[in-house]
Amino acid sequence: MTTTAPVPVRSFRVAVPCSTANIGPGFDVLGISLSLYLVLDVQIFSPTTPVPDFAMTYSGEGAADVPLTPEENLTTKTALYVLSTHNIREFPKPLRIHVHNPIPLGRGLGSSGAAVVAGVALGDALGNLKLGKDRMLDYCLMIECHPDNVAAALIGGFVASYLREPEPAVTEKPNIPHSETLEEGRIGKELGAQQPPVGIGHYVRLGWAKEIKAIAIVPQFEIATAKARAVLPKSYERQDVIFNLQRLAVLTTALGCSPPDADLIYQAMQDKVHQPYRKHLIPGLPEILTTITPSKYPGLLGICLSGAGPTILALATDNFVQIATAAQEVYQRVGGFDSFYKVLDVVEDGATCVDT
Ligand SMILES: Nc1ncnc2c1ncn2[C@@H]1O[C@H](COP(=O)(O)OP(=O)(O)OP(=O)(O)O)[C@@H](O)[C@H]1O
Ligand SMILES: N[C@@H](CCO)C(=O)O
Repeated sequence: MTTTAPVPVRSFRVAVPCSTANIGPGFDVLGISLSLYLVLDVQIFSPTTPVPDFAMTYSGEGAADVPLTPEENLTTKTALYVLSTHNIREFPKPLRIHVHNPIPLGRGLGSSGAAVVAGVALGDALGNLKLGKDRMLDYCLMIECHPDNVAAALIGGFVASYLREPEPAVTEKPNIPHSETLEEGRIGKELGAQQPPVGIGHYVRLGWAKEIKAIAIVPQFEIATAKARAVLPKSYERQDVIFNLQRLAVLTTALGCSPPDADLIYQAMQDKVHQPYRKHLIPGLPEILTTITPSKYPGLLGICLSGAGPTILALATDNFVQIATAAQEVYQRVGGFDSFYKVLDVVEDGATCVDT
């Protein structure tokens, strides 16, 4: 006897790229979307279809650990939050979601940012809200309070972003992110059903030279972003701030110039705001950052910690395998860590939601 699969009344796919943040000096400012996608396949059935009201399946990175109940899973609880701010208290029923996630968790490739962006896109699609990307960014920022990963994942490309300083009346409300970002976003009961203020996050897309690829060298250990933020100081020396600002300004244009200038970019990707404080969390980081240089590896443009780490991001036009292997060798020798690497493209398209 053959059984036919139930036919959904509506089906769509949400795809969100992974992202790398900071790019050296641009702590909490710069993000780049890369060619590795979190994908949600969503099916809504007619209420009379004999299938469970809610079913969620998951494959890929984190499959053993990621919760699959709507109120616990980062993506679905984000979607429920978005819907609740529009007086929609539950998902349409029956609903089936399959998640495929190739983005390693807790490694500095924006897995949580992608999950949050996917949740906002899911809520937007399920509620037919038509929020638009600028408003979706506000929702993302209520949950992941630093804008670099979510702005890149949502908008796509090489993105600079900032959080607007809110009016005092808004600052007094709990959970509204501003430039001194909250340590953690809040979803569910704490955020309640309050809509985000309009225009929390602002961004601009920067030029990107097409020949530059991103090599992500991913060691087999995780660092929670919250832990990597907790080691940062509350205030900085003026000379360190100036050091970063000078490089950040140059870097935003240098990465868009073709052919790229390796000397300029390598120096412009130096940082004194976050990497020095994170090095004791990541054995091998100082050696990787100082010994893998454009003079030894022609084609290398710059090298830094990807996001909060421990992934290393190398930007390069050539010699991808040699650069990746050199970083892997240091991770193995100094920290005893296995690692893998991916050569990724910078992708122009951010999050998408298409009917299937
Ligand atoms: N697809 C997903 N579905 C559900 N939860 C996820 C998903 N991806 C990430 N998470 C949650 O986010 C956590 C990782 O977030 P964290 O901010 O620590 O690292 P990251 O986003 O990978 O790194 P970074 O912010 O430095 O780029 C995971 O432990 C998990 O709880
Ligand atoms: N800018 C953030 C990115 C985390 O992905 C940090 O470095 O903490």
